[in-house]
Amino acid sequence: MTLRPTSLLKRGILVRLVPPAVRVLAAGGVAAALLVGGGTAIAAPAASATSTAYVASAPRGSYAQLHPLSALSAQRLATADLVAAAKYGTGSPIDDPAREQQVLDAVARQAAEVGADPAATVRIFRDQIEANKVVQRALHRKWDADPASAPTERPDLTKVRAEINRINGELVRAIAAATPARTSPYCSAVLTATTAHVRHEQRLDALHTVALLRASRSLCG
Ligand SMILES: O=C(O)C(=O)C[C@]1(C(=O)O)C=C[C@@H](O)C=C1
Repeated sequence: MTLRPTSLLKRGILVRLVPPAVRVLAAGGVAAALLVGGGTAIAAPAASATSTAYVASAPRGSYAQLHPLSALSAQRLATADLVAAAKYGTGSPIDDPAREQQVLDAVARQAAEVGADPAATVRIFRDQIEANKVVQRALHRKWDADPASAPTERPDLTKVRAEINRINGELVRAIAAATPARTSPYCSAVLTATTAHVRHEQRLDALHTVALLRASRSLCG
């Protein structure tokens, strides 16, 4: 069965969103669903509905605080395609623990500078990295299975990492600015809406939508 947003609305599953007064309806034990191409429904991050939950109004500004977190997570995931292409066929492993440690040390330092919680920031970035690897692994599998679909040019990994560093810095600042929304009990519901919106804005395919959900795991809390 193909689920469409309208049918989700009719079933009362999701989503009525009227910024700045965000209103989210979640019912029937399902907090939300995101649709990917082909109509597959994917459960949204940290869907926390008990059996029936009605969140009448999240604090003002929640959506505006959380949307950049979803948007920057998706931007960071777009770099995974480039990293995957940079490494493909070179023997360089997808997992690079030394680089991961550099990223985590840098964001912990930046978090302290801008007033974000360094431990929470590191948790968020561990998920960002795992999500990046989800995309890289899937692309390498695809290119192995269908060599004609493999990239013909190899991006410069140093340049791609410079772009990742830039996005990391922006994301740390966005995390600091989103502390009230991130720690609000409405966070999961609002994040579901921002994730769906970003999926639409950035026209994410199924792989990047799944990865965005993986990247979003620790954004609330
Ligand atoms: O920089 C790389 O080599 C990447 O693959 C990117 C990235 C990241 O998301 O920052 C992901 C996996 C690696 O283990 C290290 C870092």
